Amino acid sequence: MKVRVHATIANFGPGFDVFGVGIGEPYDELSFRESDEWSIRVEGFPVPADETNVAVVAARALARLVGEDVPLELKLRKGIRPGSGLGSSGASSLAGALAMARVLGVEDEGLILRAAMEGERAASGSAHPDNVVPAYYGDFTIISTPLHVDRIPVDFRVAVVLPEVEVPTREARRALPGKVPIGDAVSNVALAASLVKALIEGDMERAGMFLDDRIALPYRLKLMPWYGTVRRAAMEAGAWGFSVSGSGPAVFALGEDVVQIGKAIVEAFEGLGISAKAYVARAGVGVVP
Ligand SMILES: Nc1ncnc2c1ncn2[C@@H]1O[C@H](COP(=O)(O)OP(=O)(O)O)[C@@H](O)[C@H]1O
Ligand SMILES: N[C@@H](CCOP(=O)(O)O)C(=O)O
Repeated sequence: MKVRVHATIANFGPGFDVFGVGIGEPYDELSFRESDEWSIRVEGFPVPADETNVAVVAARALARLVGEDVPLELKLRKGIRPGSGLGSSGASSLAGALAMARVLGVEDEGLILRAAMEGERAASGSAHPDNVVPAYYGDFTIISTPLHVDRIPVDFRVAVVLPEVEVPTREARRALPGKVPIGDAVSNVALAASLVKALIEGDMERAGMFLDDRIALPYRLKLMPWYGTVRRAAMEAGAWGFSVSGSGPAVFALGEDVVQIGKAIVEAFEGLGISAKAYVARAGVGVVP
């Protein structure tokens, strides 16, 4: 048996730890079957092939949550580069939780998502939900605590560019302050509210106007000194809006001609001596059909 879990754009501008959306590529695939003992093989991008792999962590977490202990033999095709900002650890975590759910016949979505978030905790030190939840539903998701999910179905194309540099989520979270100025918090509330309205109306050009963020991104820019240059290139190529995906370094842009915008972003990275790969991804893709 096999599950496929796609990448995600978490935060989506102003929604730190709250907004996310599933995108059609890249993706991880996890093959699984019951066994006498735990094992995992990894193909593709290198991640640990032992019990610290977040697919194993999340699968075990689900078994624990339902009071079972069934060892699995796992084979992970790792298509989402770790440390990418595209929900790499979230995708594998959800895949592990889903694998165990299929084996044990667990259908409770809340339990599956909670187990997947344990994988995120192991990877980044924080059980943030804004990768695993949109990876599951695909939709643009709005998550409040304790786990409550609002979903906005979306179907748009987005330019996603992944540069050949790494920003570990753990490090990007350490860069955040304990408190933010009230004016910045107010700006983010306004941006987030207007973004949600534009998405509900399906007005992506307008959504592009609300991708700024005042509470997380400014503190992370020291890890992404190329941000301003690359953003300028995207906007000059006609982007309606631009931001960092998750904790970076992947970036994304909305616009009419996302192929051209993706090329312009790649060229801007290359101009700085950083190679980069563009994806034209479909937003709104998840595990749930
Ligand atoms: N299956 C896995 N997929 C991705 N990362 C994993 C996996 N298993 C363990 N890890 C570890 O988690 C960390 C990557 O997490 P993170 O920086 O959050 O990446 P991303 O932001 O792309 O999700 C790395 O230390 C990596 O070795
Ligand atoms: N809200 C989190 C999202 C991290 O996403 P990732 O794709 O970088 O793992 C954060 O910004 O820390």
